[in-house]
Amino acid sequence: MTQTSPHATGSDADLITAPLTYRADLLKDQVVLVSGAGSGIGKAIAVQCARLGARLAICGRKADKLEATAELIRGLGGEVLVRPASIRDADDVGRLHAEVWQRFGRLDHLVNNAGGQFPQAAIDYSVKGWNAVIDTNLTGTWHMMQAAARGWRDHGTPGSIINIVTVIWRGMPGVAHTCAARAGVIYLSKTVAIEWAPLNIRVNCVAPGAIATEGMDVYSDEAQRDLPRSNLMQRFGQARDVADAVTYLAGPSGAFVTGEVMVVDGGNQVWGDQWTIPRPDYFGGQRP
Ligand SMILES: CCCCCCC/C=C/C(=O)SCCNC(=O)CCNC(=O)[C@H](O)C(C)(C)COP(=O)(O)OP(=O)(O)OC[C@H]1O[C@@H](n2cnc3c(N)ncnc32)[C@H](O)[C@@H]1OP(=O)(O)O
Ligand SMILES: NC(=O)C1=CN([C@@H]2O[C@H](COP(=O)(O)OP(=O)(O)OC[C@H]3O[C@@H](n4cnc5c(N)ncnc54)[C@H](OP(=O)(O)O)[C@@H]3O)[C@@H](O)[C@H]2O)C=CC1
Repeated sequence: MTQTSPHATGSDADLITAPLTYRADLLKDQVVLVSGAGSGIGKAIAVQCARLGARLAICGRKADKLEATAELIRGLGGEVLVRPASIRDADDVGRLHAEVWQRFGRLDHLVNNAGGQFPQAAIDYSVKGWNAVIDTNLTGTWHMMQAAARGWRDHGTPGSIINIVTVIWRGMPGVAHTCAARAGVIYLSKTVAIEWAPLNIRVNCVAPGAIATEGMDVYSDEAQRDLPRSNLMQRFGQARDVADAVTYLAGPSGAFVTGEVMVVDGGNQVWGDQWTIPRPDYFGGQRP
């Protein structure tokens, strides 16, 4: 967490001590792999799973961020495998999953949280910029999904995949690349939920709206001012709201849920502006 970010999601102390929505042994002894667990939503998911009794494997590109999350988990008496890796590297993702099985002998849930994008008018995207977003959010997520499914198939054990996407249904001007990638993930998830049902693998998505994390720092001051007004609650959601949705899908409550997208957006699906770049005069210009 960048301690200076106005959007850093709670303090580390909050992550550890905030009251739990679920009973404390809900995920006891289960193994959860969380990507992008060094910050924001992924960190909140990993710490919450550890508080619920799970053993964690965490990945992300930057080792120092992962170590900070791991310290929190160890401080809770939890067990954690820290493995720096880019989800864009299919071979490294394969090695990561092999290490998880070697260390724990099982994997129960994969949470594909790693991702991101930058705000820019689509007409101005460079090839490299487009590829960076698609390779991370769509292809990287797929590498992780396929490696997890192969592990469960080869070991003959059940599993669940939870992909973090976003609220794409009305489009989101300024981040068309991520809308394309997340739409891909959602329909990939629905399709393999069918193909992998015989393997006893559930596949679901969680779609957050505007959530207060340091990831928000890539947006302009105006966008950061307006995004929390883009929903019926008129505020940012918290990373723990997303962690609770993930836990619902991972726990017994999710046993009969697959091929689904759980939206956690304060009602942005039905109302609110979604501009992440200045709104053109055509649409009334920048909001005051
Ligand atoms: C309305 C309710 C819903 C609101 C939701 C709001 C939308 C969602 C918000 C979030 O998800 S916030 C949390 C996620 N975190 C981030 O987005 C963090 C920042 N993003 C990233 O780190 C991206 O993952 C990344 C940019 C894809 C990183 O990939 P990579 O490390 O490969 O990127 P770079 O090497 O930095 O850049 C590659 C390439 O991309 C172009 N580019 C990057 N940043 C910009 C930018 N700000 N503007 C224009 N273009 C950019 C550029 O071509 C880069 O290449 P170079 O020019 O640097 O050679
Ligand atoms: N905050 C919000 O409002 C919303 C967020 N989301 C999504 O939720 C997820 C978490 O976002 P949030 O916590 O807010 O933002 P953060 O930027 O804090 O988290 C993104 C994480 O992904 C990791 N990551 C990025 N690229 C890679 C990669 N190639 N391989 C492995 N890890 C990677 C980053 O770690 P590192 O740099 O160390 O690799 C970082 O920890 C993202 O997918 C985001 O797009 C969706 C909707 C709204």
